[in-house]
Amino acid sequence: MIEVTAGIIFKNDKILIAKRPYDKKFGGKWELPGGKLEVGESIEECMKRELKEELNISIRGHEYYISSDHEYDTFKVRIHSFLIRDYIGEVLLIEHEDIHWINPEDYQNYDILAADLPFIKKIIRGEYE
Ligand SMILES: Nc1nc2c([nH]c(=O)n2[C@H]2C[C@H](O)[C@@H](COP(=O)(O)OP(=O)(O)OP(=O)(O)O)O2)c(=O)[nH]1
Repeated sequence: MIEVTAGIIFKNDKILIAKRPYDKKFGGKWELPGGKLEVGESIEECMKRELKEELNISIRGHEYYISSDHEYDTFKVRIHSFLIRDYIGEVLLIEHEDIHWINPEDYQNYDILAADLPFIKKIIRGEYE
């Protein structure tokens, strides 16, 4: 099981999704920005580190949301998600191919990683503060 953190970053009613680098696993698919937990790191530290590394933003207002497990063909992931409403800095494309701010209801227009669908569906159901 690999442990991963992901940020659900809100701008008004839209959320940010990012297109994975073509040369990495699941290249070209869309995800919530984040990445793998490192040894000795809390999930909160991991989320903040990854979002700084990938998007150059410093997270200020965030809360833990839910964790969800998913089994891909060759490995399992546990993704810990955070709701993010406030950050410092402009979002930059550092590692991803592209980013989009989407209305969560429009998720089916994107090839989103299967493990992320529970988060997006829960947001659509309005199950968040
Ligand atoms: N970052 C991120 N990874 C996700 C999400 N959903 C999901 O299944 N994953 C999977 C894809 C990857 O196998 C793993 C995260 O690894 P990563 O690609 O961010 O980290 P990494 O740079 O170390 O990647 P690599 O070693 O696998 O190439 O979790 C998500 O929303 N965000």
